[in-house]
This record gives sequence, C-alpha cells and structure tokens, in this order.
Amino acid sequence: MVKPRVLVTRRWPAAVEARLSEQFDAQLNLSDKPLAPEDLRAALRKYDAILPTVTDKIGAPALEVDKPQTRILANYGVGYSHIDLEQAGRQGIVVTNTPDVLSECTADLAMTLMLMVARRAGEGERELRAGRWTGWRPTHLVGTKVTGKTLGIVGYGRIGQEMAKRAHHGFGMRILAYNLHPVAPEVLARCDATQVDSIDELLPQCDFVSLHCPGGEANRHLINAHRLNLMRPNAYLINTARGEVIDEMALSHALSFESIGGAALDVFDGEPNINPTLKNSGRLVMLPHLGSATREAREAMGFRVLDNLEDFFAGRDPRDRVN
Ligand SMILES: O=CC(=O)O
Repeated sequence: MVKPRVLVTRRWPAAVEARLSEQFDAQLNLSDKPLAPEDLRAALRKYDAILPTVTDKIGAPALEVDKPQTRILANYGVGYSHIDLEQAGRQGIVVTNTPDVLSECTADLAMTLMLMVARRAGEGERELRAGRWTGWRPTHLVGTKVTGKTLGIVGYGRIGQEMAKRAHHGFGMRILAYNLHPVAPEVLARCDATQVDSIDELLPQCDFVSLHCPGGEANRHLINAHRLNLMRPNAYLINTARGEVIDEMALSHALSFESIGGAALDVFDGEPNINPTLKNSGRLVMLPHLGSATREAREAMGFRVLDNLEDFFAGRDPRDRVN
C-alpha cells in the first residue's frame, strides 16, 4: 500500500520523527526554519497531510489553493487560532489538534510565571547576574505573598482547571472562574471554585488573573484598557494562552502608570517580535512561549498527532478533529 505523503513543518522530538518516518512517506524539516507562505501553498498541492505548528500562519489566503492534495492539517499543539478553520472546511480539509497531553505542563508554567512575578524572581536573577546584588536586607526585592490569595481564571477548560488544581490544593488559593459556557458543578467543586458571569465581575475581586482561553479573533484584546482598569492596583496578570488576548499597548500603559502590580507573559501578539514598550517594564516577566516545553509533553503531542493521522488514513474520524 502506498504510504500517505506527510510534511512536518518544524523539527519534532526524535522518537516521534522516527515513528512518523516508519509509518508515512514523511518529509521532515531538518533546517527547523518556519515555512514561507509560498512553500506552504506549494505543500498544499503536494502532500496528503501537513503537520503544522503555531508558527505556521494558515489563514484563508494560504488555503486558497485550487484542488489541494492535502486532506488533513494535523496541528502539533492545542491552540489552532493560526489556522482558518472555515476556509479549511470549505476546501474539505480536516483539522486536528493535541489537547490533554500538555495541560499539566502548561499549568505548571503558568504557576511558574505567577510565582516569578509575585516574588520578583526575574528582577532578582537579572540583578545577581549583572553583579548588582549587595547582600540580604529586609527591604530588598520585597514581593507579594501568593498563598491564600484569590486567583481568577479566564477560560476554565483543561488547562484552566489544572491551574486551579495547583493553586487551590498547593497554595490554598480561592478560585474564581470565568468561562464562556457553564462549568459543571462537580468540576467547580474539585477546587471549590466559583463561576462568575462576566470578566468584568471577575477582575476587581482577584489578586492574580490567569488567562487560559483560546486566542483568535473572538478573543482579540479580551483584556483591554477598560478591563485592566478593573484590576486591583496590586494585582498580577498571567498569560500562557495567546498573545492577541491582551492589548499589549494598554498593558504597557497599565504597567508604566502602576495601575496593576505586574504581569507575566509566555505569549505575545506577533511573536517572536516583542512590542518594544513591553521591554521597558521591570514588573513584567517574559518567557519565550515555553508553556508545553517539556520532553514529556512535546513527545506526547507528537504521538497524539500520529494517533490523529492513523485514524484519518484508516477512514475513522480523528479523535481531536476541531472542524
Ligand atoms: O501554544 C502551544 C499550543 O497551542 O499547544
């Protein structure tokens, strides 16, 4: 039987690349450079499956290819706001993602950011490495206690719930949840969480706010100047979701005018380019999109893509189909 032709757009963990090459006629990307838009369009005419990541912008123009050969975009990653699902659907292309397997690690990283920004860990490390540390003193880099505070979670899905678990059971935090749809009472009860009806109602009650909603146009600038103003002046904002969810100019202003306590971001609008105004703030922790970056999660994500491909090419509906 002829093996399906599969294009992998970035380097993947070695064990997954090896399995892919056994099972499929796989074209790996040994240079690990993101595909140019014209290469992507050419690939849609050539490969049965393309396995993209968040660095491949597959909007409507990229998908406007006459009679594509590609029948599935099996995304490596849970977020898929970089793919135009409607246009893919119109072209008869199935789209899948990799949920579940990265939820714990992404929540671990959101906790890392929350602790770093509250305890001024980034500032401390920068000071020490620059040789500016003059020794212990009672007033040095005094931060904010995390244990027992109130955490607002925007998007109470798989990752949001993992974040709540860590914060509530590990740090005794009170959990407030905002979610587009009602959350089942038994799910809220696991962390003694209270669901609120709107983000505007959530923000003024929180010491920390962590974003776990999808990106994309629907949630662009969900956190804007008006909502930053609703946050407490000493509250912290954490984003491991997608950069576009925050209006970064409004965040820069809020940080410069100290209308919030600080922020910690793993994702940026237009990443890897960073809005230069963000770099001016000492009270901002920034990481380069590391949410799922553990050996365990990255392998599991790759194997989950393989599961989706196996289902698809065996004529079954892939378990992680999103369109
Ligand atoms: O950001 C990474 C992902 O969506 O999996």
